[in-house]
Amino acid sequence: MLRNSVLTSIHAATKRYAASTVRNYSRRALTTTAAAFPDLRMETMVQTTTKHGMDVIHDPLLSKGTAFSLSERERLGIRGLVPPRTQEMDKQLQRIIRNLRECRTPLEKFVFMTALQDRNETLFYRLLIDNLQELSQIIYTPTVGDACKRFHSIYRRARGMYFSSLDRGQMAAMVHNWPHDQVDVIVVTDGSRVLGLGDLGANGMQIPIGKLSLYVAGGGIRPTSILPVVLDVGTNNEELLNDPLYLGMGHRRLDGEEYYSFVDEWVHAIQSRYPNALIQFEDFKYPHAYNLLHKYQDKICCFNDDIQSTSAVALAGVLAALKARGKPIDSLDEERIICVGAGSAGVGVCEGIVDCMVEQGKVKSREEAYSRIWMLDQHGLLGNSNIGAGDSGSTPLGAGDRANLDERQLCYLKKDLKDRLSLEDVVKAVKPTVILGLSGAPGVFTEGAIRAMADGVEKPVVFPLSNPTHQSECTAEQAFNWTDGRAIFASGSPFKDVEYKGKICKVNQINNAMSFPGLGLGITVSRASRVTGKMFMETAVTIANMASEEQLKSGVLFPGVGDLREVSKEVAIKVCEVAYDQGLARAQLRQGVSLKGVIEESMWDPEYVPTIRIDGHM
Ligand SMILES: NC(=O)c1ccc[n+]([C@@H]2O[C@H](COP(=O)([O-])OP(=O)(O)OC[C@H]3O[C@@H](n4cnc5c(N)ncnc54)[C@H](O)[C@@H]3O)[C@@H](O)[C@H]2O)c1
Ligand SMILES: O=C(O)C[C@H](O)C(=O)O
Ligand SMILES: [Mg+2]
Repeated sequence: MLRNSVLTSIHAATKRYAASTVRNYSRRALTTTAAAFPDLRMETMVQTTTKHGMDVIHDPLLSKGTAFSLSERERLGIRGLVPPRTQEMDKQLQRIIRNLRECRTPLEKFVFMTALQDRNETLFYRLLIDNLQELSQIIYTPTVGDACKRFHSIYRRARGMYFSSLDRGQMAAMVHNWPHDQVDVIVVTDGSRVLGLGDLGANGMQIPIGKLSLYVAGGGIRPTSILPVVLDVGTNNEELLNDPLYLGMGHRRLDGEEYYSFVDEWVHAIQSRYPNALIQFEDFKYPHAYNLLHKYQDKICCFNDDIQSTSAVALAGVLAALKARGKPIDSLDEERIICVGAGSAGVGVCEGIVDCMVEQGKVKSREEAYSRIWMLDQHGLLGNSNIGAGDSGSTPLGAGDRANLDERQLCYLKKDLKDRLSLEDVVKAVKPTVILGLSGAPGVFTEGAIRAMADGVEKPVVFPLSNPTHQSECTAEQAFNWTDGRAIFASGSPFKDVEYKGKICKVNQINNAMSFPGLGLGITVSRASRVTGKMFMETAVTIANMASEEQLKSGVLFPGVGDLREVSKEVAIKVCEVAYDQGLARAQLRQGVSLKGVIEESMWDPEYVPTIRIDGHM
């Protein structure tokens, strides 16, 4: 049976069908459609629907607002239901941009963009793609953080799916409520650690929505093929629990066996309907994030964005910084790296760096690679509790706290330095060349620490990667002021370039958004059955090699979010290559067809195409 709305090209769809790279269209329906409308040429893109009248206008995947042609209005039964003048997309964009400019705050812009997405997705994505640098900051980080905090106040219209503690035993049936048969990418969160904002419960829904909007805008995934999900297992956020307008479950979080069996029911339910979809775990608190990844990564096509994509982009940043310093990319083992934050992202990023050092072959063992990285958590350095316990300047070890460290963190423990040493003391002791912030703790890169670092290295690599902007470990201005303008700087959220003593100091953005849309595209095109570490390693190297010599010299490490479509294309090609090399790809490539060509052809581009009404019984 044909789905309610299908966006395809009569000609291209049959071609793609043969290559079995993409979608599952009904040949019979397409043939019938072509025969019924002889005025449409075989290569014309068409959009088909069984809907009629107001139902067409109110479906954001079908609606063109004022852009329906007269003949479409006739055949879709909407004549008289929209203003008489047909206005094409360029005029619509003019109107939208004018109205957007009138929004006073980023949150108002967010609400405006959401309303547009809810009315007309084609127009929403055209606007977003044409203004990615500016508008990604609204629908994604950092404004999305504010939108999450206020989700229950600004809520207008349903998007995505919620599975709550009320739904245990029902999830396998519920997954059939989603209106689309083809889903390529699912982003799921339990809202337990939203950016650096902590537990926001079901308010976290804006995160999967924002991430998936970038999958479409940056990775060319179709808007019909994405599914944002919240697993509402409760919240421990007292403010939300006490707020009568909060929309999630009003109990504290499930934990332990109850939590894992809840997630397991969801994974089985979603797999029963969408066995080929890529699942991205997002913003799960440590150690759930790691436990879920390890439980499912060898069984289904999934990954954890905060652990693995972050690792790819942070590694890309460090490798590009080596090049910017005139060093070879395979000299990573010569760096001394401090990582502030020992959670999902910190551990994930450091594991990626260790993997890379091992792969480059300059260290004899993983242990040697661990010795190049000093890790701090909220108590300070992961060090030796037997050195100077109880000395002034460091809090005596409470065995309880450190007893919580697990094997992923313990491998970074330094035997020769006192446990819980402050950042500044660690900097003075180890003279780092790179400092990474993945703590969610604003301002922890103190002036003393960064100045001490800058005393020991000509070009200190300073990457405060926590989001959103106000959770950043330091600002761009601070980093450049405290390093006499010498820092190689990247942050998780966008900052403006800084003028320091007449020189423009470049700000880079290291955000996992540079990785996941391309990964999703590569996985979708190759129909890979698993996501592997090699895919992230290759992503890192690909991104690290994108900047020109000239750009590196000026402090630019790689392209920005504005170039996300280009970056995603390159990442997708690499991911596909790895999928085929590792025998994980299930889509058969036709002989003589280039991966680049297949990927480019697969990327959805928002444009209006003629809409045809078809008989629902076809
Ligand atoms: N730029 C990116 O692409 C990106 C990707 C993922 C996560 N992040 C950011 O990283 C941060 C952490 O994410 P996570 O998933 O690892 O969270 P998490 O809760 O798993 O871990 C946070 C870690 O930070 C430590 N910490 C807290 N306060 C600290 C302090 N004052 N000093 C030192 N360490 C401190 C905690 O002990 C913990 O180890 C978030 O702010 C998130 O936005 C950024
Ligand atoms: O969402 C982002 O901007 C990046 C990352 O996934 C985060 O959790 O901070
Ligand atoms: Mg995240």
